[in-house]
Order: sequence, then C-alpha cells, then structure tokens
Amino acid sequence: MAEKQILNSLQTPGAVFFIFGATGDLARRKLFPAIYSLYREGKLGEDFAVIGVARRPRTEEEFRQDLLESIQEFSRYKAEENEEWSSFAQHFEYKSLDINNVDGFRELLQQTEVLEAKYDIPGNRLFYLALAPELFGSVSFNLKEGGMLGGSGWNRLVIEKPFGYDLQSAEELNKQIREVFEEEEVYRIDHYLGKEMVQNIEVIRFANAFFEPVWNNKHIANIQITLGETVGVEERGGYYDHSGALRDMGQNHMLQMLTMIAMEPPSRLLPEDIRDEKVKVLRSLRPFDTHEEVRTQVVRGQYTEGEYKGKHLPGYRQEDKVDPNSTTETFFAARVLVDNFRWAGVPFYIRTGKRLPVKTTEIVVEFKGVPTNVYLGQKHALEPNLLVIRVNPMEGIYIKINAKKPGSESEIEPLAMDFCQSCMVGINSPEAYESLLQDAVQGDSTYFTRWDEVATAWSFIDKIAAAWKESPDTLEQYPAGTWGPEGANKLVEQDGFQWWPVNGQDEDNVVWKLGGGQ
Ligand SMILES: NC(=O)C1=CN([C@@H]2O[C@H](COP(=O)(O)OP(=O)(O)OC[C@H]3O[C@@H](n4cnc5c(N)ncnc54)[C@H](OP(=O)(O)O)[C@@H]3O)[C@@H](O)[C@H]2O)C=CC1
Ligand SMILES: O=C1O[C@H](COP(=O)(O)O)[C@@H](O)[C@H](O)[C@H]1O
Repeated sequence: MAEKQILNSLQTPGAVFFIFGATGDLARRKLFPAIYSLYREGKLGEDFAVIGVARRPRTEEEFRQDLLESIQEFSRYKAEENEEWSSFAQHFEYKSLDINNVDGFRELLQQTEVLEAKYDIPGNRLFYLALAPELFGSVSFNLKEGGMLGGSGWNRLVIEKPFGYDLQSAEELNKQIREVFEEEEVYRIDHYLGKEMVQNIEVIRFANAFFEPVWNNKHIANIQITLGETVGVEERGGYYDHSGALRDMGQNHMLQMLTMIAMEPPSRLLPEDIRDEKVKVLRSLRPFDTHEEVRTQVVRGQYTEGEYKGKHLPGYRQEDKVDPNSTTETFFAARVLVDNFRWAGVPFYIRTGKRLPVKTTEIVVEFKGVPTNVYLGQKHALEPNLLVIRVNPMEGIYIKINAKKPGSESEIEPLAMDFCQSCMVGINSPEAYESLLQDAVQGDSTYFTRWDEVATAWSFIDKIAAAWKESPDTLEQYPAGTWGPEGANKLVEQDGFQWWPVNGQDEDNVVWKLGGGQ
C-alpha cells in the first residue's frame, strides 16, 4: 500500500498528449522514447492518450509500428511485441491533418473526446509542437478555432526551439502564440535545461556551504563552457545552413548554462524566482556594441574536410542540402562578460561546434591561485583548482586539487576528487525529454524558458550576427575532427588562460580521466 502511494505521488495527472509532427525526426528519436520511459517507470498511469498528428496518411497499425521501431532504436528501455507493449501502444492514435486546415482540428476534437472518455482523462491537453516554427502560429490559431481549447482541464503548449531567427521574428512568433495562450500555458523547450547535470548546477551551488563563499570574482579566474559534437549536420543541412552554431546552440543551450552558473541564489525555489534570476544574468551580459568588439571577442569557424581516426570526413560545404558556397558557422567561441558585482572581470568563455574530436558538454570553473606559493622549489608550477561539471554524455563533477604525491618527500601533483554520476546510473540517464515532458504535465515550468529570457538572449545574439553579416571575412576554417579554428585559442590566451582539456566520448571510445581528451 505504501509503495503504491509513493508510485502515485510520482505519477503525472491524466492528459492527452498531441504530438504535432508525429512522423518527424524529433518525435521518433526523442518524444516517443521519452513517453515510453515515463510509462515504464510508472510515471504515466493508464489515464493518458497520445494522438500523433502530421499530414501523411498512416493507419493506426502503421503508426504503432513506427512507434515500436522508434522505441526499439532509441529508447533506453527495450520493447518487444508482447502484452505489455500492446497495453502501452493502444494509448496511441494517429490523425492525418494539415495544420492550416481548421476542419481537421474539429475532427481531432471528436477523436480527443472519445479518448478522454475511454481512459477517464480529466480534460487536460498538452500540445507538443515538433514542427517548423513557421507553423506555430497556425497551430495555435486553429487549436482555438477548432474548439480544442474548450476542455474541462488545462491546456499547455510545448514549443520546440528555435524560437525565432532573431529578436524580431521571435517577437512576431510570440505575439501569434500569445493571442491564444497565456504565458503560463507556454512551455518553451530548451532540452539542455532537462539534463540532469544542468539541473544539478543549482543543487551543487545552493545546497553546499563551501561553494557559495568562493563563487565570485574574488576567487574565480574564469569559467569555460564547452559543447562539442562529433557529428556533422547529418540530415538537417537545410535547417542548419540557415541557422548556424550561434543560433542553433548559442542563443539557447550555451546561454542557459551560463545563466545557471552565474545567477544569484533565488530567495525561494519557485519557477518564477529562478527564472527572474536567470533573466537578471542575461540582462547583465555586456553587449557587443561594435563590430570591432565582435571581431576580437567572438570567433567563428566552419569545418572543412578532415581525417579522423583513419576515417575521411566531408567538409561542411559538401554536406547534403548545404549551399556549396555557404558562410554559415559550424563553430563559435566567445568571451562573454557579466557586468554585475559578483562577476565583474571574470571572463566566461563559451565554445561549441560540430565535427570536433569528442562529444562532450563540460563546464570548467577555474579558481584563482593561492595568495602566495610556498612550494616554489617544485618541479612544476602549482596548477589552479578546477571544478568541472560534466553535463553530457558522461555526468558527474570533479574537483581538481593539488596534493602531495604519495611516496615523495614533498612533490605536489594534481588529483581529482571525482563524483561520477554516469558510473552509477549509466550515461545520460534519464533523458532530458523525459524529465521535461513530466514537468510540463505536472505544470512545473522551472526548466522551460520564459519569454523575457528568450527575448533578452536574442538581443545579445543579434549584435554578433549583425556584425558577422557585414564582415564575412571573419569566418575561419578548421579541419573536421579538430578543436575548431585557431582564433578560439587566441581568445582565451589573450587573457593569459588556456582551454582546459575536456573529457568526452568519441565515436568508439569513452575518455574518462583527469585532464584527458584533448
Ligand atoms: N530533430 C531534432 O533533433 C531536433 C528538432 N528540433 C526542432 O523540432 C522541430 C521538428 O523537427 P524535426 O522533427 O527534426 O523535423 P522533421 O522535418 O523531421 O518533421 C517535421 C514534422 O512536421 C510535420 N508537418 C510539416 N508540415 C506540416 C503541416 N502543414 N501539417 C501537419 N504536419 C506537418 C511533418 O509530417 P508530414 O510531412 O507527414 O506532414 C513531420 O512530422 C523543428 O522546429 C526543429 O527545429 C529541436 C531540437 C532537436
Ligand atoms: O538543439 C540541438 O542540440 C543538439 C545537441 O544536443 P545533445 O543533447 O546531443 O548535446 C544539436 O546536435 C542540434 O544541432 C541542436 O539543434
């Protein structure tokens, strides 16, 4: 009985999930597997239904077959065609409709009401838009026109990134959505905020007495955020060539991680308090007001052909659906300053790119040295203390400290006090989309981006994009499989620092050691 009560308290309220874009890549790779995991873990009860929506025709059987294949390929729980699978899959139905056709939404309403009655669902409806952003306005409008928002429970709209192309387009998009939904009903996804270790930043900082006193410019020399990918643009060349690394990763994931590191402790752990603090950080970012500032503080690169572990990798301009003369950046690095009392003078170096040597997301906090070095006779200079937060794919933290080398008289060597979360619960587990879907159904918007966060981030990013547009010569090149253009090193070296080696995972190898990887 007690066990059942615990299970129930973890369960989400009954709801119908509408996956708009149900035949697309995101639904197949992330959303269906996430729903399956929630079900397998007892976080979804039996009072749920999923209606997949897209234009192409699909019978119920075909759709459920697609579902099975998606889960077999991408889920961390394995599925087989058995009784348990059938009882899960029967909650899924499909509706073929064109977003622009309101009549389709009226039919969808009938289908919804039948499912709500069948599974005793209290009228809660979660609309997940796994669609191109150009369609967000039409969906919102037709959901209202088609009577889909008149249920007896709540309505929530979950929106995928990119939220606009720049501030202006984001504002237009937001206006369209807000004509139908209240801000509290809108859940803007940044899947990095769903990652275990990004959420853990808050806990590491605010639940441990020894970090807060040193979490400032008196003790921290610089902070480095690296988000490296080994993949190229894969099948998303059409989208990516229009977007580039700055918009695809910078405006959202990179700045979100920066806000989690830099924000002040909120007075209460309520979604709005946390989001207020994050917005304050974004507002404190020193804007790049001149093209010269962009030229010296931001570096961009594009990968060319390369060789990696004996494998030939094509250049970006040879990728499918990419303009052969493209000047889109596949890498960027920036030196960002946060102009407030806590962070004045501490550079935040951020870098991200495709076709780098390892898949990794790591945050390195480099501390200032001790006031005076009494170990001057040492073979090596004292290394700075580091706090390393490993976000992805391996999860954990380690602190690099200096200690006496065992057996030596007084030789000092750096060692890692290591907490490896992925060693305990497996790599990247649970998936970000699982926790974000669960939060959205439970009405917890903490790890979704509020409109003012999105808008402020765009204002910052737009200035960089505008400068690049006027000076195409700033694009550097880097061979696929390397750590980006040389300019990225200079960015850090101009302050007397270096990029710390990051750990990560390449195609066939997990690198997991102090200072390993690069
Ligand atoms: N894929 C990923 O890893 C990520 C994707 N995203 C974002 O998620 C969104 C979806 O991406 P992704 O799944 O890759 O895109 P896809 O192109 O793979 O899928 C698009 C989906 O939209 C449907 N669709 C398109 N036009 C209409 C229409 N007029 N009416 C109804 N359905 C329509 C398509 O189905 P049909 O053709 O049958 O109509 C398809 O199911 C995008 O905004 C993307 O930027 C964000 C992060 C990661
Ligand atoms: O949002 C995006 O993120 C992925 C990287 O996500 P990760 O969780 O695998 O690190 C990136 O490949 C994609 O281009 C971008 O749109």
